[in-house]
Amino acid sequence: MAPTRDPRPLVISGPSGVGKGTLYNLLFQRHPDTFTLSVSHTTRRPRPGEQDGVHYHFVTKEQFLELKAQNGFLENAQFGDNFYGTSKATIEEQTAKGRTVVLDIEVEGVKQIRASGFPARYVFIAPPSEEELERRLRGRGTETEESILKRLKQAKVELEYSKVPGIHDKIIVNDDLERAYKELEEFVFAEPNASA
Ligand SMILES: Nc1ncnc2c1ncn2[C@@H]1O[C@H](COP(=O)(O)OP(=O)(O)OP(=O)(O)O)[C@@H](O)[C@H]1O
Repeated sequence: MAPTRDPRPLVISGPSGVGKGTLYNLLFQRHPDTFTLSVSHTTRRPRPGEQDGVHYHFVTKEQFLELKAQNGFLENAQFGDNFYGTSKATIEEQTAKGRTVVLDIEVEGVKQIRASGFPARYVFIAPPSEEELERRLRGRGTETEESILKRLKQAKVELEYSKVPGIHDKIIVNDDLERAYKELEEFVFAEPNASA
């Protein structure tokens, strides 16, 4: 008998470079047609190759602010001149298609979703140490020195916040990838209410 899957979206957070993407992409690969990454709204312009409704819902600033005024966002933020947000309707539509929606968001977004009372499960991915986090960020080769320092500073804030009781349902230390993956998989597929 197929196990009952918890219908609540999975909110994954943790410092940049800790391996969130690596872990949930493994989940997607190993369990096809089971998960879907949440599609955010943004007011920034599409980059070449980005499709509306696939990578983002591209909207005007006016449309974004209207949805925000209607309390339509689970969480939203401004980076530079651009607005970003996760709409409640998007999550509900994606969930209705039978997939578990995965949200990859940062700490401010986690706080907002918690405050909204929207049913969700919260997983925090922690590094084995701050030194190892720095090694991974540098090893990925995607960031400038300035960006690495900014991310490491933000990581300290996120790691502090992860210690606040009652925020996360599960904290997984991403030391050995396969070991951490198994822990994530077990948590994700646990029977609803099994841990309640
Ligand atoms: N358990 C692990 N052991 C060693 N290296 C790892 C492990 N998990 C991930 N990595 C490596 O760490 C780097 C950062 O991983 P990833 O890009 O998945 O991080 P992220 O948390 O999604 O970052 P961001 O929030 O910036 O997108 C990658 O080069 C990845 O291959």
